[in-house]
Amino acid sequence: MEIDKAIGESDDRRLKTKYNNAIYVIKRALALYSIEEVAFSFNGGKDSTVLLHLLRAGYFLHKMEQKCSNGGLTSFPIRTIYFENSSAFPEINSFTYDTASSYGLQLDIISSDFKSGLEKLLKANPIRAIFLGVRIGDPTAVGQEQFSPSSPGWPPFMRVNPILDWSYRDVWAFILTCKVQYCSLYDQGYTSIGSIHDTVPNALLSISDSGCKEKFKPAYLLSDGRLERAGRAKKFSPSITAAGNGSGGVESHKSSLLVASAIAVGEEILFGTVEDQLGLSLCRKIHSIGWSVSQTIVVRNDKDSVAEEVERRKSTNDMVFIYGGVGPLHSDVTLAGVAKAFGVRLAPDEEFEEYLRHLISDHCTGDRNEMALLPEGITELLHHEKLAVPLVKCQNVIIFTATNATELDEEWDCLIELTRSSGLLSTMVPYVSKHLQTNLSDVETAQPLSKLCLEFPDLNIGCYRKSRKGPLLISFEGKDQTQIDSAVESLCKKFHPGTFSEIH
Ligand SMILES: Cc1cc2nc3c(=O)[nH]c(=O)nc-3n(C[C@H](O)[C@H](O)[C@H](O)COP(=O)(O)O)c2cc1C
Ligand SMILES: Nc1ncnc2c1ncn2[C@@H]1O[C@H](COP(=O)(O)OP(=O)(O)OP(=O)(O)O)[C@@H](O)[C@H]1O
Ligand SMILES: [Mg+2]
Repeated sequence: MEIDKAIGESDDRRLKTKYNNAIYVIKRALALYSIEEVAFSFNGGKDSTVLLHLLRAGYFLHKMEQKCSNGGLTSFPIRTIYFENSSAFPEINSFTYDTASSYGLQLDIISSDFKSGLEKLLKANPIRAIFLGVRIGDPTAVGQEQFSPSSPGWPPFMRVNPILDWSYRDVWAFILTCKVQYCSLYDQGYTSIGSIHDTVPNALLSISDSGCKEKFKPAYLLSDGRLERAGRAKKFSPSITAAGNGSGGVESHKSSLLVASAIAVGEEILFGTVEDQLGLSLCRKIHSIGWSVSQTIVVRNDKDSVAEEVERRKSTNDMVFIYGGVGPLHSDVTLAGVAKAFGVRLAPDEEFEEYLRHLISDHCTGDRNEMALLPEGITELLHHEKLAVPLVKCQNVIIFTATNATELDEEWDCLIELTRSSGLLSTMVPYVSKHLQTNLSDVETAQPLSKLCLEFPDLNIGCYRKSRKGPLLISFEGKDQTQIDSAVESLCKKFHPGTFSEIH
């Protein structure tokens, strides 16, 4: 079998391991289910192309072990299903049909949606397990294992994901090593293919050409596999709403006011041993891009406390920033807390591991670098050349590793730079403010100020004192200078001239 031979002859040890693991999963599935009880979900994409060849190899090896092979694979009897869709790329359709005929696949073309198509299929056939080319990092992989029962509400079958732990790089290493054919779109800069309505070539592969038509490098040249979905423009838009919690964003979008909260993880702050300078600095930074800060929270170095806060904040804020508790120490529970908040586990991330290896060489604990464990399926690494380690983003939660305000400055600047083009942290209309002071008492100002708040509901009108005996400070904050000026004027008119003075 050429595939098994090509991998055997390759000196890519990592690919060999991935291959062997995938073949093991396929062989176990073929031992558990009869050939009539399994199906292969094939759609001509790169992942399912890899899976096709793995299945052929796995089926062949399974037969060999049963000692009933004649030495060559003449047929591939696993039922293959393709959900045809009018918005699929014609190149995908033709590649699927051509591949099916080249490899003698028994192709079932299903024209309805996934769920009802599967319902019908399972009614008419004894299928109990379906092979899928789902990989960690795919939005649909969250919470899945190599063997995962279908979700509640779906017809009952086992989802078998032999390449779940394969990276983008592994997929291309396999395709190129085994020299198998793949859909032509991947040579035109497409790195992940959805429908014609939501997929464009990946801009990271664009070749700037002063001439006319934009050109793209082939998919296998994308160096950062995490960005394979950068071309899934609409559906996987990196806008804040998509980055959010999946519940369609928060109310604040309507008034184009974006809201963030900051969570500090650190018992030392709660003990009063250390002052939380990062919180102050972060609030200023968030404010400086026109966002509003809804809460700053300090929690103990305890996984459940972190998870509880993250879970609460991620659904009511556009973005949650978290700092402290990141590293290899027993108290470094932030990533575990974030993973728990999203209901996923921590899993080794080879790319992150690579960065850490550069940083700490081989001084990791145990046989795996535990610092390289990241929330599975929801993590995106944000690289910047100025940062030794990329920033970690889990949907709408960003984790800073900074331990002081200077480090935070650097991470923040990189984050803003990195997200400028995606609109992830889009700069909103900036806040403007005016500050007044007065020697009036709180009692004298209370009622007029309450009325003023009703008159100007879009403004934040805040009062505070630096000392009980000192002046009362009143701040007017908002996004419209004329409103602020009117509010100040309206307040001043209620008292004798000279009662308030502006502080700059
Ligand atoms: C064979 C097959 C089985 C699926 N099983 C499930 C399932 O059990 N639960 C689920 O939520 N989605 C299931 N899906 C849907 C996928 O998770 C996902 O929504 C689908 O691949 C759409 O991806 P797209 O939006 O990128 O096209 C299944 C899809 C296929 C093709
Ligand atoms: N229309 C479809 N028909 C059959 N199977 C499908 C279809 N869409 C998705 N699948 C299954 O879901 C898997 C994951 O889909 P996904 O789009 O992530 O991968 P892919 O299409 O193989 O590669 P790419 O990420 O490059 O688009 C596929 O490998 C395939 O098993
Ligand atoms: Mg696809």
